[in-house]
Amino acid sequence: MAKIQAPVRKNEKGSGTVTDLTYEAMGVIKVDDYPLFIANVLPGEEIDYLVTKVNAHYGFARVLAVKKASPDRVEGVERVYLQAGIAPLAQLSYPAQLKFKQQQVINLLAKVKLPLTVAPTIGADQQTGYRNKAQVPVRTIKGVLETGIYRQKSHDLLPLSNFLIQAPQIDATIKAVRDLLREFGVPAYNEQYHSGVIRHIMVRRGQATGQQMVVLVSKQRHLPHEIELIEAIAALPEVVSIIINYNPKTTNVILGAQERLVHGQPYIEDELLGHKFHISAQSFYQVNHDQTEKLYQTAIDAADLQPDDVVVDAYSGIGTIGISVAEKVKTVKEIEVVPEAVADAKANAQLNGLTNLEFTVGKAEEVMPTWAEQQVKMDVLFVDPPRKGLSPEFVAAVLQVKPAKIVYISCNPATLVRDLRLLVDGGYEAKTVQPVDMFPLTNHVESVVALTRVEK
Ligand SMILES: C[S@@+](CC[C@H](N)C(=O)[O-])C[C@H]1O[C@@H](n2cnc3c(N)ncnc32)[C@H](O)[C@@H]1O
Repeated sequence: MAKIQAPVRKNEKGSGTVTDLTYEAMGVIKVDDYPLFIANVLPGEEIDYLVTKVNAHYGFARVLAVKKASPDRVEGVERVYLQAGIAPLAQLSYPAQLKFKQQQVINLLAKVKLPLTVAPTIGADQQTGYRNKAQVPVRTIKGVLETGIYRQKSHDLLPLSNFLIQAPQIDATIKAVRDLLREFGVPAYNEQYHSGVIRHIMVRRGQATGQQMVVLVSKQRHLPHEIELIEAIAALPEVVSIIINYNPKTTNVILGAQERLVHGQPYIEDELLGHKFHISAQSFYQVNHDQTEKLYQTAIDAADLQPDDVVVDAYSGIGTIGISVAEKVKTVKEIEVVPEAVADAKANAQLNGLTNLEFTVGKAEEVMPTWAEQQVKMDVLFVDPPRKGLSPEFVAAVLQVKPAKIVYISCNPATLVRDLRLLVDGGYEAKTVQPVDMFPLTNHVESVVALTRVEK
């Protein structure tokens, strides 16, 4: 087979017009149909570039100069936010970000040949400071304990104290905890030698309550100067819960399985759509409070719930969707794999005075086939899976159970369109995809789709 000859060479300079922006927010310039991917440039911009890497079918280049800027360019964004993956879309105007996300969904639907309408992305009023959770690595740099972010594709820590998209109250807590760790001489973890103590600081904050939880992820069960340190962290504003999470393994997984409550309560409280929720350290909770309310409301409206409906909330986390709809329907059955999240969900149902919810701990792809066998009645199915989407076993079981309506909430449009294709081929109809911007300034796209059973 003839070897493909790239039309550019490494270290060659060139000029061109950026034609596209990839899902990962890389600009694209085509040289004789050969794509060059270039960071920090926008469609329509005329640029000078330097080729940095040449593969058989595509290459990479670095921008040398933007000769004609896009009208959508936001000037003055600090490079760290673009380069460390915190806010890769920050230099694109917000209306253009919303269009970019809508276009991602349109492009992916075209690939699976589904002619659905994609509505304009529902935007956020607050585009910075929206995240209610932070997990920051702790390392020693030049002899000083630092908190920050890994440089992209590495574990080199870049010290940082303003994370731009995290709630400023969370940034303040991380900085204060960092200073206390320095003051008490608690060593940072050293990944290379698997030595030291503090690996990560995790902070969660309930937006409606201002309650914060601090989780110190430690290689050791007990911390040096633990009593004094915890007392000092407990005195910080908003802190109602402090947990030491024990993670002794050589791993990239942040949280270990064992944890110890060392101050206050084992959860924080927040409110969504008029309901209260307790959230513990290990449970999933949506990171953008205000957009979550819009996301859930979109999903609930799409479900057109009736008082006699039996509703299933699959991938239910701490029960937020099921609890938000329980008063409108007969029964809600929740399925969730993380036991701590199910414990939160049960407590949350009680907290809201609800008695018509049932809880199953397990994998949705194992629970749903048993329900299909038992011919469990199901009118409306909400699914809100992680990025990998639904498994083929889960989809096959759903097609046996045949709920009249499925509302799919997705954080990954690539797996969403794959699953929609299967559900449409299996007898469902969908008309519209509604993207909701849960993660402003980033390239992540969240969507809601309602499917109605058309074949008996
Ligand atoms: C995107 S979150 C959604 C949670 C919840 N619906 C919400 O809005 O907060 C996905 C949830 O699915 C759970 N999960 C992951 N894999 C699962 C599986 N195979 N079966 C059931 N739940 C699973 C995760 O623990 C997480 O709580």
